[in-house]
Amino acid sequence: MRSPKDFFAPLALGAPAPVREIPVTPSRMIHFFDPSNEKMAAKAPDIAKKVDVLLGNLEDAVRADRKEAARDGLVAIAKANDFGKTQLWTRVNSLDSPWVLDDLVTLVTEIGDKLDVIMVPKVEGAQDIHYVDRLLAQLEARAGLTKPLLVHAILETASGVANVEEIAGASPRMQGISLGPADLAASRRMKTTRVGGGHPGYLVRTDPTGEDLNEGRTTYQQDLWHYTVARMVDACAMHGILPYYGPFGDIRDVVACEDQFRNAFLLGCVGAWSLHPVQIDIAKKVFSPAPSDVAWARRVIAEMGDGTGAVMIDGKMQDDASVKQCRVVAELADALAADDPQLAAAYDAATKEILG
Ligand SMILES: CC(=O)SCCNC(=O)CCNC(=O)[C@H](O)C(C)(C)COP(=O)(O)OP(=O)(O)OC[C@H]1O[C@@H](n2cnc3c(N)ncnc32)[C@H](O)[C@@H]1OP(=O)(O)O
Ligand SMILES: O=CC(=O)O
Ligand SMILES: [Mg+2]
Repeated sequence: MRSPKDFFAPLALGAPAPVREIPVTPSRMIHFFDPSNEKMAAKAPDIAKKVDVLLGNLEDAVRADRKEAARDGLVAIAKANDFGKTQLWTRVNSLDSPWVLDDLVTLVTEIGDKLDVIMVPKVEGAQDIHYVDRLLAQLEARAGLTKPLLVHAILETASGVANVEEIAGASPRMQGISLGPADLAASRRMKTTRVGGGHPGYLVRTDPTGEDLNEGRTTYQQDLWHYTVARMVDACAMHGILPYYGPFGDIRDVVACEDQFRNAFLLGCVGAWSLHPVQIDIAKKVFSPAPSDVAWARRVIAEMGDGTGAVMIDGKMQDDASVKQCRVVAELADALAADDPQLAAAYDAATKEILG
C-alpha cells in the first residue's frame, strides 16, 4: 500500500504526474469491437462518430489465434485515425495470460498518446492494479508520454467483488469499474448460462391464497446484479471514479437490454458496454437523463433559491437533499448537451414548458 504522501508521485522516473481528478467526459456507451475482424475494424472510424468511447478489445471474444492480429489491428487503426472527442480505450488480455505483457508494451509505446483508458479484466484485488500501475509508468517514461494513461477494472471475479473498495482506490489512475456479469457468474459458480441480464428462475412469489399452492400466486423476477452494481457504485463514488454496467449479451432483446441499462443508470452508473451497433442508441437514450427529468430538476433548483430550507412543489417536499439529487441530473444534462445540440434543444424545450 502506497503511503498517502506518495499517492500522487509518478511511479517511474520520467513518467507523467498522475491526475488528481478523473475527467468526467461523456462515456454513456463503451463500444467494443474486435480489431482483428476486418469488417468490424473497417466500421470503427464511422462508429467512432456515434459513440462516446470506442474500445479495441483484445481479450475474450477474440480468438486465441487472432490475439496478435487484434493488437496490430488496433495499433494500425489508432495511427490512421483522429477520433476527435471520442475516447479510445482498449481492453487488454488478463494479467495471467501469455499476451498481456506484449499488449501493454506494444500499445503504450506505439499508440500511448492516442489511448485514454486501459481496461484490465478479471481484477482480483489492489495488487493487480499496483502491477499495472508501475508497468504503465515505466512504459510511459519509455514512450515519452506527457499525459498519464488511466485504468479501468472489470469487476468479474468473486475476489474482485470482495475487494472492490480497495481496487477503486488502488491508484490515481483508476478511472472506473465495469460490472462483468458473465465472468463473475462463472467465478461465483452461479448457475446462469448468459452474458448479463436477468433470469426467469430468480424470482419471488406472493403468499398462497388458499389450499392450492399453485393458484393465484404472482411471481416477480428479481435483478441478479442489484447487489453487485450497488456495491460497485458505492466503491466508485467513495473514490471519485466512475461505475458502468458491462455487457448485455442478448443482442436481439433490445427491450430487456434497455431495462438492464436503466436499472444501472438509476443506481448511479454513467454508462454501459455496447457489443453490437444496435446497442449504441439504447445506451445513449438511457444514460442521457430524460428531458422531463431535466426540466423537473431545473425547476427544483430554481425554486430552492440558495439551496437551503424546504419548499413544496406540486405537493412534494423539496429540501437540501433533493436539490442535490436535482443538481446531479441537471449537471449531467448540461455536460451532455454541451456537445449535442439536439439534446440541448430537447432539454430547453421541456424546461420552457414547465418554467415558462
Ligand atoms: C463477456 C464479454 O467479454 S463481452 C465483450 C466481448 N464481446 C464482444 O466484444 C462482442 C463484440 N460483438 C461481436 O463480436 C458481434 O457483434 C457479434 C458476434 C455479437 C454479432 O456479430 P454478427 O453476427 O456479425 O452481427 P450482425 O450480423 O448483426 O452484424 C451486422 C453488421 O454489424 C457489424 N458489427 C457487429 N458487431 C459490431 C461491433 N461491435 N462493432 C462494429 N461493427 C459490428 C458486423 O460486422 C456486420 O457488418 P456487415 O453488415 O458489414 O456484415
Ligand atoms: O467481460 C465481461 C464479462 O461479463 O465477463
Ligand atoms: Mg469477462
